[in-house]
Amino acid sequence: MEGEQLLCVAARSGDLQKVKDLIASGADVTYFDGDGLTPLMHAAANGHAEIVKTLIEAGAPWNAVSPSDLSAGDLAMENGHQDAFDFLLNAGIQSELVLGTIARATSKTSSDPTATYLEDRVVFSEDRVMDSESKAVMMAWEKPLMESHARAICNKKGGNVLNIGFGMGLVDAAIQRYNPSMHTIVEAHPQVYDRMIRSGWGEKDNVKIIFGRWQDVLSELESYDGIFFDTYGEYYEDMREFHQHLPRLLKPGGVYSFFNGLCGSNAFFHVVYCQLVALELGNLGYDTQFIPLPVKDCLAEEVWEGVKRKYWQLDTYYLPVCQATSDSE
Ligand SMILES: C[S@@+](CC[C@H](N)C(=O)[O-])C[C@H]1O[C@@H](n2cnc3c(N)ncnc32)[C@H](O)[C@@H]1O
Repeated sequence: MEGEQLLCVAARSGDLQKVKDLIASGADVTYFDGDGLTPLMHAAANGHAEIVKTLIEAGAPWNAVSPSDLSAGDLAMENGHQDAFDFLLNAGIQSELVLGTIARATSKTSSDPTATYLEDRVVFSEDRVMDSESKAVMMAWEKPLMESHARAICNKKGGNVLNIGFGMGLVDAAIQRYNPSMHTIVEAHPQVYDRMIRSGWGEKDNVKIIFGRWQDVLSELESYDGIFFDTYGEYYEDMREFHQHLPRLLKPGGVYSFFNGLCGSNAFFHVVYCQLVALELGNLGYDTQFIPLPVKDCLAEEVWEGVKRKYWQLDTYYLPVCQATSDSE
């Protein structure tokens, strides 16, 4: 047997000393065995937390996935191995924090990732808005989620509310039901904007529409009692950048929420990103609570017919509710 195969066997059986010896003699910790599993996945699936730690420290990738798209963290989670799970979660968060910092320091973040999408045609139908590559910009199955987001940011009373990204207008229709004193909507896609105007959104007394990318219209924004953020074609880094403006945009006592589609096709990566965003919002002075909402029933297989990428595959949606830490003191 090769060193790497022996490493998988030792990781599976929990032989820490053997794992250390094999690593010392040069066994490759990034190896995938015949079943498409890494030594780290074997250790995690069997709850050998010390071996998980040793392999991670030796450079095993925390985010490698098996042929059924499961990472070591998913396997630890599925099998109820809390220590291994905690270690992998921490490794994932640290790694993404470091990678983000390096990317920002070397300006490797995309400066205008929405450019292509915003210049492309979108197609509207009753239950979706699609981009030119048949990827869904917005889908009607999210309606109950959008209603919950509206409830969270309107906090029973309307107030002065900001929504970034109109899409199908689901969250905006729900916000309107709270009768906000003012409801500002920022939308950057010319066709989506055109559709908003044609469907009468520009004529509502309490609605102010700002056409443009949120990045370009920041100076037109005030401070709000409730803010919702849900764009398309942008990255985590863009939302992170938006968060840097929250201290100016969110009034004391205000509530911020965002569409939490972060890594929506893998349960463990989703947990990593929920924790990461909560940590980064925490550094800005915001507490984040995640409200679990079951979504399995909204997501029959037919929902995705004709959609290129299933952007959500988990059974539970975690709706973020963020408030200034000082509000709860
Ligand atoms: C997922 S949809 C929003 C769906 C909306 N929450 C709803 O309830 O229907 C995202 C929207 O954000 C818009 N968008 C994308 N990038 C933007 C940006 N930088 N600034 C403002 N709007 C943007 C898209 O054109 C699209 O209409």
